[in-house]
Amino acid sequence: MLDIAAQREELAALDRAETLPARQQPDWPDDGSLEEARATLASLPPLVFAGEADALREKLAAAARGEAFLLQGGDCAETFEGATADKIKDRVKTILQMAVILTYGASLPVVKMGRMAGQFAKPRSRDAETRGDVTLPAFRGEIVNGYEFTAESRRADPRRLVQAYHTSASTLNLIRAFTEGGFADLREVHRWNQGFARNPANARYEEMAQEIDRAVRFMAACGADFEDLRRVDFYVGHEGLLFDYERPLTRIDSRTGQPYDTSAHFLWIGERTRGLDEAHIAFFSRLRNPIGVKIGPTTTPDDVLALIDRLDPDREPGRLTLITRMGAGRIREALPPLLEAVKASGAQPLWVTDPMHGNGLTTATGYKTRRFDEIMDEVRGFFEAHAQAGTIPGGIHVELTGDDVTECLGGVEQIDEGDLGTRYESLCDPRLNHRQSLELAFLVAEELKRLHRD
Ligand SMILES: O=C[C@H](O)[C@H](O)COP(=O)(O)O
Ligand SMILES: C=C(OP(=O)(O)O)C(=O)O
Ligand SMILES: [Mn+2]
Repeated sequence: MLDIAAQREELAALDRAETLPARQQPDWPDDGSLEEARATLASLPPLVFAGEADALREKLAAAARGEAFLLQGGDCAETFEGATADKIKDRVKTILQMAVILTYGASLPVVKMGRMAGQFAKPRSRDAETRGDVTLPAFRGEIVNGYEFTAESRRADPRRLVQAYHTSASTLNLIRAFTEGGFADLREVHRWNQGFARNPANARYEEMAQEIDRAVRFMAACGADFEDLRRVDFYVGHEGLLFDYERPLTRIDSRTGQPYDTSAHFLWIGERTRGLDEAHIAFFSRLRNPIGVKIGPTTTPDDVLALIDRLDPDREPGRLTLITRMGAGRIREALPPLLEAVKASGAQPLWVTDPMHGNGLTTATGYKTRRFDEIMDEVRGFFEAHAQAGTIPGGIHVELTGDDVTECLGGVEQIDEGDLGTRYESLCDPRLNHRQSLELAFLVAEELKRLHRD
């Protein structure tokens, strides 16, 4: 337990970290509204309990040892309007369905985590957006400004920080109700998957669905307690980007005297904000939550070793997750040297693949999209690189929704460029739709099956 003076010093260190150069922060108005929003956030209850973050750290440690597998999924950018019962339910349902498929493939527990209940802030490639002859500030996520292309909507409004908190609170409340109240019943989730696999278009996945069915019947015959399998642990995480949201929600844990960011169980630092001498690394390195960092294709072995030293100096199991997002065309060359260097250093972070962010493309008609086959190719490259290095492929991080959107190309529905306009709803990056997400899960399960057979 840290004593009171040490606790004060921890909080002061976080305040100092915030003052270091920080990328991707909004241009808030200078009228006192930011201070007001921060004070409001600081007075509101935490969204998660520090003990839950500790439990997650232990599960991530198991995944890093190859004894579990992490599934992280959800919107690129959550929206306030999208926090409806149906949309939250369908996203949770999609993640639960994927988790059952992956659990079977890996024969391991799957740690379930939504990019949900806080995934509102977006780093952007450009600070401004031009349409015709009008240039306005870029959309930075609904926690900062509005998507509508008007000067009024694009102005950063600190009151949105508080709205993001309340939207996260109601989202998390429903997630907890669903996952603890019986919605996650294994037999029910399995029935949803059977419905998917019975569709003739999905025949490729029928065999594995039948194998899972036999496994569930086998469990039943052995007297498995399905009542016990009606609830699951479900965690939430988001990119830790805005200090004006994360700092007021960082609290001293009454059990240990240590600081936890109570906006989520897990926070990750984005590819654009992981500068070693900058604010994000300094801030998040001081938190007790399990932390992630995105690693892009230009990352050198020295960069990764330095990130490990900063974010996990004590080499604590489960503390650090490295989320690689290399691009399908780069991963087979870019990842192995990093795996070798980290292995040689003796560190054992959790390695997770994000096969989305290195595979973006923009169509001639202006849609940001990704090809399903390239996404899957990056996943395969991730498994291959780990097999080659003798390290552990510990999880997958995807942008998805439970809705039937048309944002990513391909999959069994064979969404093509002409279809993108049918239902393109993302305010930032393209997400796998419900069917593409399940398809991905079946294909990743095949990789996991191969890995655990060999
Ligand atoms: O989600 C990730 C980033 O915010 C996103 O890929 C950036 O997109 P942009 O290049 O359109 O700014
Ligand atoms: C911004 C994101 O990713 P990255 O930092 O990898 O670009 C994201 O996960 O939405
Ligand atoms: Mn994204």
